[in-house]
Amino acid sequence: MEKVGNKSILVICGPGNNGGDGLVCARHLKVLGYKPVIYYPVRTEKQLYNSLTTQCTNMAVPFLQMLPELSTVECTFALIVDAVFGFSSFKPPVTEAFVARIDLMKKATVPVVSIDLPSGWHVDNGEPEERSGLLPEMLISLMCPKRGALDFRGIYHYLGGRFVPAALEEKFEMNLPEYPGTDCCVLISCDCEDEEHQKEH
Ligand SMILES: NC(=O)C1=CN([C@@H]2O[C@H](COP(=O)(O)OP(=O)(O)OC[C@H]3O[C@@H](n4cnc5c(N)ncnc54)[C@H](OP(=O)(O)O)[C@@H]3O)[C@@H](O)[C@H]2O)[C@@H](O)CC1
Repeated sequence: MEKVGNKSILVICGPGNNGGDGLVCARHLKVLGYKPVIYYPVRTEKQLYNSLTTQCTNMAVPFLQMLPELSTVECTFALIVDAVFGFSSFKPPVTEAFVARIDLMKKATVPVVSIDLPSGWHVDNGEPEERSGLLPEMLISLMCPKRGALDFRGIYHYLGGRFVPAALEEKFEMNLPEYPGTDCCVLISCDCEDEEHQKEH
């Protein structure tokens, strides 16, 4: 995150709960002093999403009306948060209306952080066939890593959501890692040779 500097962070939200997580992420980024900008074109008329949207608006987080061009993304944003699709009710392949968003994230040289699962991946089978999927630099799995996340080939893999009851963890043999101290996330793998860099993250 130290590389973000004064640049903005593009948060691309999908129509379901993964998109809702993106709105929460944008709000937290703003609280932490970053400059999130949200693209959330397909909205679900449910109270929860309306409230999340209102919270962002009240905190002066801007919403884009159009998906920015690749060239704009490259010079304006330091990071993209992929909150288009996660796991539960997403069924690949991605329909036409969402292809441009995922293509933009695939083409951008700006690093991508995916929430829960890279958008377009299958919860169990992972990246689409022929390794043609979105390849984020960072993946933040929620609750527990999904089987599909085994295809993750980025650098940082975090687990977030320190809220799983012990009985549930035991029942499903989740074998979750220890969270350090009072942290709500834990780094579960880092394909980074620089030890100092690993410690910083
Ligand atoms: N459950 C939990 O315990 C927790 C869940 N959490 C979060 O929720 C996420 C899962 O949310 P989710 O179930 O809403 O699914 P998500 O990926 O947002 O997509 C649904 C939307 O996609 C649409 N859609 C479907 N297929 C499509 C296609 N091929 N092409 C295009 N569209 C398609 C579908 O449309 P529909 O089928 O309803 O018409 C619907 O609008 C999970 O990953 C995590 O981030 C966490 O907060 C922690 C606890």
